[in-house]
Amino acid sequence: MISTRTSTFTTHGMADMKESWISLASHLGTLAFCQNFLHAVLPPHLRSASLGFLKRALGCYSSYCYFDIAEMDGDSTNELYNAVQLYLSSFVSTSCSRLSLSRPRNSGTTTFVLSNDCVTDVFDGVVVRWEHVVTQRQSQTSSGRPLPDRGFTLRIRKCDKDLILNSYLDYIMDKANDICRNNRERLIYSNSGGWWTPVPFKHPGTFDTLAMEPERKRGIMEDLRDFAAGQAFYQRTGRAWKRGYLLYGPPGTGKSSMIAAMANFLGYDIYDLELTEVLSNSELRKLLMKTSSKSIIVIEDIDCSANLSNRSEASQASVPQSSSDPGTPDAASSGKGGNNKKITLSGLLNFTDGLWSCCGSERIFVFTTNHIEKLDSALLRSGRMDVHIYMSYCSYPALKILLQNYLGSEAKDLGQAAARELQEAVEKAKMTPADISEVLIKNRRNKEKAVNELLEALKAGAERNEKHGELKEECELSGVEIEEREKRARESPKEGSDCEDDSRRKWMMKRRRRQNESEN
Ligand SMILES: Nc1ncnc2c1ncn2[C@@H]1O[C@H](COP(=O)(O)OP(=O)(O)OP(=O)(O)O)[C@@H](O)[C@H]1O
Ligand SMILES: [Mg+2]
Repeated sequence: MISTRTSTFTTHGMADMKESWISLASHLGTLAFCQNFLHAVLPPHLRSASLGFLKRALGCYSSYCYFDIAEMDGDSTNELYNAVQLYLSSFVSTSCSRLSLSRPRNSGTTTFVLSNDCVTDVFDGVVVRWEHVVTQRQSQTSSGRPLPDRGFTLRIRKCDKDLILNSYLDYIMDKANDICRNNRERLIYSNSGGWWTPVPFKHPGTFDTLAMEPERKRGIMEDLRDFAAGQAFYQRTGRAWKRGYLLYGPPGTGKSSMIAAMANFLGYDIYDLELTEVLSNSELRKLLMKTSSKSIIVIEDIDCSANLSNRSEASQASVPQSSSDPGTPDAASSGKGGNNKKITLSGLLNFTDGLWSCCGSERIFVFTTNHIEKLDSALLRSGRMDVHIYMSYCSYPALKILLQNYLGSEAKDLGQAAARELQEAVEKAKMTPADISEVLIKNRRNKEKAVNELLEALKAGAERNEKHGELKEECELSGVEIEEREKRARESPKEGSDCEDDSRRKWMMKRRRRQNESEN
């Protein structure tokens, strides 16, 4: 609740300070005189109304206006008061000499709160002044202890009133919400029986600890930052304020770790959508409507989390020919066709980028998969998932981050020769960050041992890959041989009748080769 308060001050600009002070003193004198006079001659019930009138009359001469924001609005707390307190606490610690300290529940940080003091702020080039006022209340609590009345007073120039009331207070509310979200515990929701159940999300993963090439990480962080600050952009371009990421790559390359880093970076909650728990498109839509903005909606292993058939196949299978166009997402999820009885790719696409995706704002969709080649092309077409991120086997720049995470050492600390060896081996080994992390965690108390074992594991991996490559080549060669033999067999039926089928023959050849290798 805001109530305007007229000023008892008169200022005529910096040019004529003296005149201002004289005018101020004269107004103060007039006010004091009138106050005393009214006090003496008026009955108590008329006093406050008359004083208010007097203040308003004097305020006409002032270039400032004042807004009181009390802590309590009747019996309930005033949200604006809390928001201002949070907002000011984000920068008063450096500019004020007297502050109250507090630590909100579920928060790991101490909050600085302005206490009976003033602070200035600048918004859009306009200077405003905040004052925190604490007065002793007359009424007493049940314990007999009087509660203080607390409030903020905002002083602005009258000419800035529109800007401040229209934008500055909204800006403060938004900032306070951001601070609140960052201070409080993050939540991860899982779905079951059509409901979301939240639990605290305590994953400590950040972009700093994520093993990935630093330039790629920077690009992703920039993209996320632009998204979070992009309300005006999305509004102007008529796009729904949401963004889709597809993370793909082998198991253990950091897809889930990336999601945790994203959530911690943006301060968003996570909705971990288990598609196998969703019975129908309409249940999916209801779940979506229950998600809050500033959140990440995750579908892990999209290729195997539900039997999402191709859009047209699904529609043909379950929508009667006479119903509306079965290929359209609306038809698929509207409930007119039988499609509503089960979850379909169509329903999912409608969920991520159809009209229903816009029932909230500022949301990120993340799909992960180990097999991008198995995904329906409808999911991959441009504009659907805005960003495709390949999570690769561990590269040398990524390895340096893992060394820092687990051993606390820079690669250069290991010596030039060891660093070079590691670099060569890791590029050939095709090991995942998860595998490398295991080796490092196991030996984290002994750096030398950790590095030696890692080198061994990487070299073994590189060797395996080399052999695998050779074997593959040989098998391909033998495929050619086999084709030739088959051709000969077709030409001479006797030889052909002795032949095993193609796959068995390939398998036998591989086995023979392995036997030879082990004998050698
Ligand atoms: N890029 C990475 N950076 C840091 N740690 C990683 C990375 N990749 C994997 N790890 C480590 O390996 C473990 C498994 O990684 P994560 O679950 O993120 O892999 P994933 O790609 O999601 O695997 P899956 O495809 O099986 O779901 C993590 O707990 C983490 O410790
Ligand atoms: Mg994962």
